[in-house]
Amino acid sequence: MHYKVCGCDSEVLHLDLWLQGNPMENPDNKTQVVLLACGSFNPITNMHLRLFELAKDYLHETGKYNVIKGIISPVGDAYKKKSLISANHRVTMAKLATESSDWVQVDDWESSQNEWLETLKVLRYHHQKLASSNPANSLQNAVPLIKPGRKRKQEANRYIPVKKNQLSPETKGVPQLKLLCGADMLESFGIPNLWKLEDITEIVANHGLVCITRAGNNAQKFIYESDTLWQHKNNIHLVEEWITNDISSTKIRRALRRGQSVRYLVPDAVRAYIEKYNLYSPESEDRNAEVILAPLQKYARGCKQEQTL
Ligand SMILES: Nc1ncnc2c1ncn2[C@@H]1O[C@H](COP(=O)(O)OP(=O)(O)OP(=O)(O)O)[C@@H](O)[C@H]1O
Ligand SMILES: NC(=O)c1ccc[n+]([C@@H]2O[C@H](COP(=O)(O)O)[C@@H](O)[C@H]2O)c1
Ligand SMILES: [Zn+2]
Repeated sequence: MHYKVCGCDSEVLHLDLWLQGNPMENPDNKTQVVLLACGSFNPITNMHLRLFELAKDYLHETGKYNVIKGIISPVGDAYKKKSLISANHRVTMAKLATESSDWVQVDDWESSQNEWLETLKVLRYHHQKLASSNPANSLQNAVPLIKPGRKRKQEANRYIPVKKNQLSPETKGVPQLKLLCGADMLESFGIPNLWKLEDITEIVANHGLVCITRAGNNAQKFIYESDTLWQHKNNIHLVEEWITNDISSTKIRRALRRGQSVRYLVPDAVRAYIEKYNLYSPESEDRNAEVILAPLQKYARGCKQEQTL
């Protein structure tokens, strides 16, 4: 969306208009959505790319949403997951994989942090970035904003509280940022000491979730059994994958270790990159074998009482 000031002499910006998004670029006044997928991407597979296409089709078919962008955010090395190869390689592979997409991009902010970051913090960061690039909120080069009828000046670059529900009037012009995941990630919410209940609540209450079904998982039942998820079920979009395809990074790494072909399971450029640097081997599979996953380390340390999701 580009910043534009209306042509009237009084240099008054019609804020109401902007808060609804630019009608030139959002003619149906649908809710604009950005999808964020967090994960190891060790390595990125065709199925990771499919998640975005499936989610976009689903949201468009509701008639309410316009998906404008997808972001892949590979986790940093400090996550310490077993077999996790360096973020540099994982990010490069994800970039190669998305070269042919005109709407999905890779962001390396998360992976370039020294410490592991909660997914909520990654969502907050990207939400803040979207808010500050929104014309209604980033006004360095603009005339003062005066809302017609109210005559209240808006501050330049005002801070948009990320904690607030994205649907509140204050953030209405900013696209909604939804977390995109597979059903296994949703079900991981129930693993003790992995997620904080307040983080889960904020994710589903303020951002929203688009979850793709996955063999071996029952997302619907999981939502039913959780009071928190049930309460926010309107903000959780469950997408049924009918053309089932259980590609996983684990299976890709296994095939590679055994010298088997992964052609047509990962993009060709990713396959070539893996071969060039011989990225996956029995040794790489043993990386972090003795190390505890960062969130488990962080939350178990506090010996928190078990929480009910
Ligand atoms: N086949 C699939 N169906 C649905 N979701 C998937 C699929 N593969 C990956 N995802 C989702 O993609 C995101 C990133 O996942 P991740 O990087 O862990 O890939 P993975 O294939 O599950 O890897 P691994 O086998 O190493 O766990 C997660 O939300 C995960 O649920
Ligand atoms: N408490 C949390 O925010 C939390 C806990 C566990 C995993 N995660 C994230 O979920 C993703 C899981 O990826 P994997 O399925 O590859 O392990 C990663 O991006 C990781 O950072 C977040
Ligand atoms: Zn996984």
